[in-house]
Amino acid sequence: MAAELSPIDKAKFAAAKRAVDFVEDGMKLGLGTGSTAAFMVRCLGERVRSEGLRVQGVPTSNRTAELARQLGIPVITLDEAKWLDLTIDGADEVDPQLNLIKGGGAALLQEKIVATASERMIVIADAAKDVPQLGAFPLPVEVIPFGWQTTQLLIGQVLEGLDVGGRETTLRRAGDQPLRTDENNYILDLHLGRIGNPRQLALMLNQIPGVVENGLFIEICDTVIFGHDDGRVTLRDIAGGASQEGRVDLARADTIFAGLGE
Ligand SMILES: O=C[C@H](O)[C@H](O)[C@H](O)COP(=O)(O)O
Repeated sequence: MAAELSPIDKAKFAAAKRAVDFVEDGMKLGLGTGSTAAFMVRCLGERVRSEGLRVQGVPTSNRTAELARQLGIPVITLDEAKWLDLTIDGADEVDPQLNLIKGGGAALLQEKIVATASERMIVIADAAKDVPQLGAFPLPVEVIPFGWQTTQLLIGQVLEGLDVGGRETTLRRAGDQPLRTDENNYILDLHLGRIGNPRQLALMLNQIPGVVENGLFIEICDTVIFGHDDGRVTLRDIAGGASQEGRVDLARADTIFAGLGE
């Protein structure tokens, strides 16, 4: 018997379930990383099993690749796919222009490459991630381990001249060691509080030698689906003006999790 989902997981499930409705037979898909994206991969796996949906997925992390394989979703590399129809991924914050902070799960590098190679990016998130301005969530920056402390100083210098709320940067750790990304790099988290000009910051960070990529996704997301814990979903599209409302049957969550034997 499946355990009841927590309110936040119901919100994540609702967004994920709605997003998977956009998947069509034959699509090449970017599969995001994180707890919300994991719900999406499970919902996709259910469609593959129950409808015989034929898709190929490019995972954005080792853990998403493992989950997709377990669920019977065919996995290919981005080099094999080259271009994707749709990427569905989570985010840590979404602003009114659908700019994002990503990388809370340290997967921002592959996520940005995959999303950029996609015709469309749909972001799925619980409604608490809908923010008027980016920056309360610490901005992840992936850096090369060689000389990382010098890179950190250079990031500090760049931040001096910018419109941000704070300037502290910290090395992300896993226990007593620096956390390693799937590419074996480090993550510096920038505690900015408020980012006045996300585009300028994203460009300037990527000018610094040692910075591989930053977690600001500017004009990459096309559609965002916010989920609520009562099953309501709100869709916001970069092209369309007004948001659309809908509802997801939360009872389906039990079917999916029972089907997985969880
Ligand atoms: O590196 C991780 C990703 O950018 C995630 O998509 C992001 O951190 C959101 O994760 P979650 O859905 O677990 O909140």
